[in-house]
Amino acid sequence: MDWVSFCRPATLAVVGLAALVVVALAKAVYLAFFHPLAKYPGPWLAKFTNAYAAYHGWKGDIHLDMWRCHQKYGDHVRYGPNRLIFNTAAALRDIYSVGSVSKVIKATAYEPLVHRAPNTLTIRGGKDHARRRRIMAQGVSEKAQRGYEQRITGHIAKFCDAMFGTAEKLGPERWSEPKDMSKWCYYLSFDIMADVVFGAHYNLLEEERFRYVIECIDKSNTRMSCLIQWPEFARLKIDKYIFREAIVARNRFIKFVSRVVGDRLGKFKSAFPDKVTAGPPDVFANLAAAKDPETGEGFSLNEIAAESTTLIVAGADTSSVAFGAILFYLADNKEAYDKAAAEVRSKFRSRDEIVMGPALASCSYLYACINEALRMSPPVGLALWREVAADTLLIDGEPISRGTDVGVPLYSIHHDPKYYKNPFEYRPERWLEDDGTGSVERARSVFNPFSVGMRSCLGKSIATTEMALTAATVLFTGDFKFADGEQALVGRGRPDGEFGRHRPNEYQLRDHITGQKDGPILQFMPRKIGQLDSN
Ligand code: HEM
Repeated sequence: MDWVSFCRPATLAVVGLAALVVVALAKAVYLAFFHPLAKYPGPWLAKFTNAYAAYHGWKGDIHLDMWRCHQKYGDHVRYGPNRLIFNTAAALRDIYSVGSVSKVIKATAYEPLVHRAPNTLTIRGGKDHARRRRIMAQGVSEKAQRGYEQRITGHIAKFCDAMFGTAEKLGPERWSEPKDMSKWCYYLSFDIMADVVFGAHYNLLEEERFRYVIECIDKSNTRMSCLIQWPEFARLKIDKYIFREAIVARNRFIKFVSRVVGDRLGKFKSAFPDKVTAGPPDVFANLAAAKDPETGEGFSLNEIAAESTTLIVAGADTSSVAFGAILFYLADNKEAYDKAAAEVRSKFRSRDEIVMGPALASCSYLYACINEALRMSPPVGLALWREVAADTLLIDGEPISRGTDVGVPLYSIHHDPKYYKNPFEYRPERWLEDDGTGSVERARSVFNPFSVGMRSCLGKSIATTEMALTAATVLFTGDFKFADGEQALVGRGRPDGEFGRHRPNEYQLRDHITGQKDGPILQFMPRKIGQLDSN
């Protein structure tokens, strides 16, 4: 072949392609046999590409797939070219505990979630995260919460009115129309968060107008859950051709939130600096007043706006899944239902008495029901990726090198028989009665629906209060049950479903960063008039 014909474009293309194939093959051989993670078992495709995880992120079964992988391959699984998942209490401590704070940072997987600038949830770690967290903690502290409580109970009362109707309208001993909890629980959690964070009233519980917002969050999260598993793909910016609808939804949501922030900022500016709060206290005002105890400095107005938005996004859909799961498992487990209802009805004489305090705190069976629902169907079920930032980090006895992404999948460890006997059985007693082998302690050691350590949920206390108040108020107001016929099956696993979705007694979630859900579809009936105040 002479030089001229060698340089023809077609020949060049063939040579280029051949070179690419050789490089790709060399890389594949390296990843499969010589990479430091090559010795760990895992799905074949995951050795070579994060597309494997992205597929399950998009499909919404990544929490199940991670569980299936641990069942098949053991406690240490390679779940990407440079990613390992672990399924032990030791790994949970080694990766997430406060002691690991300088040795791990949030992985680059979180990059697609960043809008304009990182916030407390998405920032990788270090001093800036610690500073933000110290200030944020004041906005959502138990003390601050007392200022929000009345508004939380107000929304819960509205929710109960929508579910039970007023006794006069419905009459005792008549079941309401079937109601889809996947929607109603979202309306409730969104109304609570918008009010608590911004003092805003969007009233999804009573009006149609802003209900589109929750659909936007869900649609946008489906795309995000694919991108966070495959950051290399996210950086190519070609997803906009694949996820058009999700991008439109995200833009609509951002527009909505910008309006909310703008309104609150307007109120704030008219009250600032003479008065820090305008109207009843909200997180926004508390963040404006909060100072970092170490440096004495607070947030800028832009930071307050960004962080408040994070709270709505982080708090609304997670809590709505939790409400749905609590109601599903109570409706599905008559013995637990009866015990929880009897406990609540014996502690309070009227709905107005159900507030944060010793009486609610003493409802230990109710709290066990809530924990058990969060264990069975955690709102966040996948591995929360962390990047090893030390030269070597010992995780569950394995030396893992700098730059590796590691995580413990929540759903998987919550269903591991090492820690939970009959893990797919809803049994609130497991949190209260030790079987003589330290079972309660074992169960607690890996229970982490809010994650653990320095990057654990800042809203845990608010969320727990919301869940306890909602469950107690609903059980006090009346009874609920699954709707009849096919509707009773919505949200359940099906015996002919894929492996992991085959258990009818399990509330099914599609894990798109946070869980998305269908149902349960429930009917409600108020307790007899007179019973409300005397039972
Ligand atoms: C049942 C309801 C909730 C569940 C199950 C839940 C779960 C979680 C989990 C697992 C994380 C760790 C995420 C990660 O590592 O990427 C997290 C972080 C976070 N959550 Fe929640 N959450 C809930 C409710 C809330 C609420 C109501 C708020 C706001 C008031 C909130 C605010 C946050 C924030 C700001 C972070 C980031 C903390 C940090 O990185 O330092 N969450 N949550």
